[in-house]
Amino acid sequence: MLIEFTKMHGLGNDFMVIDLVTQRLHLTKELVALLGDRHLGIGFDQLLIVEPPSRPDVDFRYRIFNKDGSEVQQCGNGARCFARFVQARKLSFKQRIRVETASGIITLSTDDYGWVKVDMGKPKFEPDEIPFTPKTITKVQNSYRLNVDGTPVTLYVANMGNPHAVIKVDDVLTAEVEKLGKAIESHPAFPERVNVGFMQVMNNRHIRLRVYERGVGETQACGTGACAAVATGVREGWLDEGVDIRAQLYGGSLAIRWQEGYPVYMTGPATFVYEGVFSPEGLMAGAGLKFAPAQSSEEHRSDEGHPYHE
Ligand SMILES: N[C@@H](CCC[C@H](N)C(=O)O)C(=O)O
Repeated sequence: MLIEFTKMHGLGNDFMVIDLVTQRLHLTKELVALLGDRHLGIGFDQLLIVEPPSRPDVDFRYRIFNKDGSEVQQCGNGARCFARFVQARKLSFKQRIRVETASGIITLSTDDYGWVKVDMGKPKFEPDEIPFTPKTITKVQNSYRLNVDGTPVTLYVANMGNPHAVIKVDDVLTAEVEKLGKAIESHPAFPERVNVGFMQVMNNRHIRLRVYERGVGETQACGTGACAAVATGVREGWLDEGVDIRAQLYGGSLAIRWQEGYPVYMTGPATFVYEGVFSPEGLMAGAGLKFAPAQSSEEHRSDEGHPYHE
């Protein structure tokens, strides 16, 4: 059985997109992680799945998996690619589509130039909405002091459908994204793990942002991370309210707009890379061969002399 897929990206945050409206595929965590492997599979930051809706008032169900195989609630760059994908595959002829995600309904609108505007819903900031459950909460106004491997780190928390921690830094280029991002992503204070954004405020309408994503590591761009950072910046008074803020990521810029009490709006591009097919059985069999212990010396005679032959 061959499954068709499309490779896409949103500002370098890359995706494999699979239409499960017209195709059938049994997804397991192992298969997703194998597909996400850049050596053994196709390679992506997230796998996006298009499914028929489970309710009459939406057009599709949008499911998201991180490259480690974990299913997550939201992906902003993926949402823009999702909109362009369903139009290109002629699964929808609407310019405005409503999709259900694990964290609620979002609305996607495309324009004639390939840009997509997404109503990402309202941000949430309460610790139990993240979830953020430190043993002791040290709160200074809206920020929290968290002990990370013995070092106190000041961070903000926001839920954009998925959990985010936001750290304000003087310079994104020198921020300890790998070290701190990794430690905070799996910190016990975040029971569902967390995406960690490092935000530099350039002026009241421009931020730079790097994000260490849950289940992936640092990516070239994170849409929900940009929304969480801008919402935090507006709430703190560092950024202007109700106007487009330029969120500059490694892979390019998004326009993010937020006003207290309203949803966050994200506008940006979505890019097609290529189309292909894969065989789930073939992939799984290949992975099995790689890790299976040798059964008999007869079967594995051709391995003799190979540097890794035991
Ligand atoms: N790249 C995404 C976010 C994908 C999910 C995230 N890693 C999570 O685990 O919540 C985006 O553009 O928002």
